Amino acid sequence: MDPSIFLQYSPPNGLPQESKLVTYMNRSTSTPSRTLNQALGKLNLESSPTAIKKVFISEFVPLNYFSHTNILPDSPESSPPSTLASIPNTQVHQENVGGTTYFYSTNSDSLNTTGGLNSSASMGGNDACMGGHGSNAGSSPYASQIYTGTPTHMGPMSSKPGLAASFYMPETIRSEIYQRNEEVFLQTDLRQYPDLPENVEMYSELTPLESAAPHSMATSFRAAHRHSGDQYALRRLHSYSGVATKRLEMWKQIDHPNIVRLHDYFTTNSFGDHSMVLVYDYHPACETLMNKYLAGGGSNSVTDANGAFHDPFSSDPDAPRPYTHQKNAMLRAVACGALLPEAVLWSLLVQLTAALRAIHTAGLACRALDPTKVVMNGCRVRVAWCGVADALHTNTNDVAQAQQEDLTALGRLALALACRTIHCDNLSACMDLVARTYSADLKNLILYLLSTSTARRSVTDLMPMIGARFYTQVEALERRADAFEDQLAHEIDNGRLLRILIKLGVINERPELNMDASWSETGDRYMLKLFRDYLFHSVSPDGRPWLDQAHLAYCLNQLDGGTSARVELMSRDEQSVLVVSYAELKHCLEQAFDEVMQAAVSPP
Ligand SMILES: Nc1ncnc2c1ncn2[C@@H]1O[C@H](COP(=O)(O)OP(=O)(O)OP(=O)(O)O)[C@@H](O)[C@H]1O
Repeated sequence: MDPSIFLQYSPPNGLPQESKLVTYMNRSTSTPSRTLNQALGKLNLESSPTAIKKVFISEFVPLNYFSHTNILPDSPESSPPSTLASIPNTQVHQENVGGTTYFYSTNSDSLNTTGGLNSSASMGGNDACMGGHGSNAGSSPYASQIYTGTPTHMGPMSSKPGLAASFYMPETIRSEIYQRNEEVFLQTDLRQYPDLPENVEMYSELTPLESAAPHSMATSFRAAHRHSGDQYALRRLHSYSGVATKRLEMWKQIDHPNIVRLHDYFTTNSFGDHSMVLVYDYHPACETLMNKYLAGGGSNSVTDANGAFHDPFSSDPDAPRPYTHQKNAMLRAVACGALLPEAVLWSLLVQLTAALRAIHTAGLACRALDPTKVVMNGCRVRVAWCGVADALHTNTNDVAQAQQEDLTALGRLALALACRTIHCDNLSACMDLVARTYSADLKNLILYLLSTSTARRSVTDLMPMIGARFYTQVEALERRADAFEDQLAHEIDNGRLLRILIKLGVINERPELNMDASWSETGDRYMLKLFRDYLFHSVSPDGRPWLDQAHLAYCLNQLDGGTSARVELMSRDEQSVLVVSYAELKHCLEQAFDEVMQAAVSPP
């Protein structure tokens, strides 16, 4: 290109006064000090080889937008943060090609000042969205790139033989998360529960957790903390006459992935009596082991969609039942293939022994390890409502004995899961089934747990029986973590780009700001308006909307990274084309958004 076609910009003469670009250009008053050749050297029109020839935005075809050399800022890390505070000292050249005026900024400072430094990628959560004041943490060239696909070690993920498909397949992750979110975000109609108090100490929006009619001793609720809005699971012990022991304080210290954490406890008269309330982490979409594997709603169905075995007598566990029913329940489970794969049983047992180990090491005992008090979501098992027994029975001091009972309870639970029935009174028939269906290790583990010998048992003795299956569990969890990380890598950019779209939306076409009706049409905002047109309203030469979502994502990434890549913005009258870097656009965006935010918080 002939450098002589560049004219030095000296406002206001170089620009028609009626042009809206004047407002933008007026912010630069300094006389250009660089020579035209220097200025030209800074321009990198090769990044858009068609830039000069193309006149209409509608003809613009994005090129090289996956090329790293084009999209990375030169050296964002080395850009001094102080340059963010001042408007770049832009020097502008203009050029007329075929009646269309092109404007170029030539000051190198303006190209990279904001590049990546205040990238949304480095912004923290809400703060970033609301205030737009991101941290000045290290810039990230990544911000300007489009993420790559699934790493090769990930896909296609298939379940490994020996691991239950329903446990570790990544496809289940999305539905698991939807299910949890649905439970958390769907508002319950609280008018259904007129008898419940509106507030219980710091908690409100109480929703019963039990589906069946609650009994008179204890009830459970989901509730929201009135300050933080976080969800908690509350266990109310009715007509409480005990005194909280120091064991509850010890339970509060236990933080383990297989134990539902106790956060707090207090007594209250809000329910019309003197109740004790224990406050736990709320885990959405939980199901008890009882519901998931041992019981079901349908009286005649044998298995449900999850493969849960349905015991026709389960609606009333205390109802007398014939011996043949107990035996037949097991036989039916075997016949219809409802027995759990051994890998699933070991996974449950590894997690439950991990929980017991933590509890016993802390000098506590679970005292209520039964299938209605162990909950699952996803493939995670957690012991629920820990500490309730200690709150109820304050004078039981024999922890060692209670720990032995925990082990027996674990044995009963393992046997019930293996036979898929809670009716395991006929021990020899049950053990026979276990011996025929599962490995000797599983049988030995159950026998050890159920042994009535006087020798003291310990949860750590179970380790040799679990043996190498422990590694299978670790491997499965690592695969699951890989799948989560991969999902995260895909989704992480959505939030980043959404923040930019929010900012653009807040600024573009704003009817007025601070009594200025032309605010969104002038100054920095005019550039953003043209950018918005370029992004969303480009048309093909024959006037059809030109839509390319990859290009949209590319441009938004460039904007977020504040790169030195340039973009042609055409005025709506097609008389002027502004050639600007994403760094400048980003600066405009931050400035304008800050103005709106300041107006929002300043008193009327
Ligand atoms: N921390 C928790 N977060 C979310 N849900 C939970 C939590 N703990 C338990 N749940 C769920 O709450 C529901 C009710 O539990 P609860 O133990 O009260 O059941 P229950 O069978 O009515 O027992 P009980 O008769 O002893 O009250 C269960 O479906 C369980 O999955």
